Amino acid sequence: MPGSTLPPFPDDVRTHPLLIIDYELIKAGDVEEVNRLWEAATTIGFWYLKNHSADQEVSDMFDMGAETMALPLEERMKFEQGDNGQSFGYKKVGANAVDATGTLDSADFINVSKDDALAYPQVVHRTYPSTVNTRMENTIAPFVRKGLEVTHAVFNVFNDKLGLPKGTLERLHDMEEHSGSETRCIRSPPTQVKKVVKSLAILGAHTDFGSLVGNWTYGICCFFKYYQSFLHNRLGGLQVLPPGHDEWSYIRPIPGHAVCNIGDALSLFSGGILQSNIHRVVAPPGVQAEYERWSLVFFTRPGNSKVLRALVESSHIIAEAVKKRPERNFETGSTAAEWFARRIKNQRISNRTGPETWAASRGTEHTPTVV
Ligand SMILES: O=C(O)CCC(=O)C(=O)O
Ligand SMILES: [Fe+2]
Repeated sequence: MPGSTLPPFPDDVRTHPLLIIDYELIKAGDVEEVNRLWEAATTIGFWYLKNHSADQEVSDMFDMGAETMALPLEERMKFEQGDNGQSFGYKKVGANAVDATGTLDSADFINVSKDDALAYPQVVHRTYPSTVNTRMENTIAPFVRKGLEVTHAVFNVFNDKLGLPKGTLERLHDMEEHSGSETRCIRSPPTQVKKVVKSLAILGAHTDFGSLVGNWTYGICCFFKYYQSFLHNRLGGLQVLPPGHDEWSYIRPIPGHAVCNIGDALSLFSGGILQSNIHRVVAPPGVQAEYERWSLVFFTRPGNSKVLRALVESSHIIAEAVKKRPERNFETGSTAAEWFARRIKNQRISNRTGPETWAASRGTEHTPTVV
């Protein structure tokens, strides 16, 4: 369908509104905007981010993703994540369970480690397909730097609001220490193809593992297989189960806006003040489902050795919050690396023994009444 545009996001599906945060105002320390970011972070833990000036980096990353997915499956499989709890690399369609019964996922993605991208050509964690290598320095590293820049501006706000000594969150995400931070480009097939794998969910209900997540979603016309046809329309599919709700709502994609959300690590460090909300990815709504969906994510995760626990000794605000939530365990006894590996490993279908494997893959999710 050359020259055609994607159908708009429909008006007749349930959506959940999010605050739109202006990155330029956050960097400038605008008090009102900082307060709005804090409101978003402590209520649902999701917000739109505008004025992030990452359009070029985002567009290049989608090209990298499309070039990688255009490689023969056999080539991509040489770089598969494997079953040992490693996230970096390629994940094939159907490698993960999306629920306790073992339903298979229907997306594939390529994850590139922040450490590998910044150290290239030195290999820190693993090697990648040729399409990743050729774009490591001119596409992936700039996107990683942008993701880290946004993260650190947001961390400054959280650090102050949480009453933590200056630089505390920064140190937990020390650039010198290796971490699970990574970029991810996800491709989900149109609905007709998806039926083959009998799955409604593209990515099952989950919270994110790390600290902060930035997400950009594009749609691509399903009649084009390759990257030259990226259309700058967006497809829905991301859904949240807002606190206190028992039905899922779509997040309406807004052109030029990223969606940011808080992961388990920040929720734990902050004694639950920062919200790591449950979300999932399903088929785009209405006729949008007929199109291939592409999304791009940057995950910031703490340094591998950092223990995931509430920072009660460093902030009386966090100490008070923990006292008020006796039902929640903020002492995981787990390092960021262990937490991350456990979640990845127990999602892998080849490691599944029964519903207990799914249970072992869970993070800080509240139990969804609708899955
Ligand atoms: O594709 C999306 O919109 C979200 C992806 C996501 O939640 C994830 O990869 O953790
Ligand atoms: Fe996620």
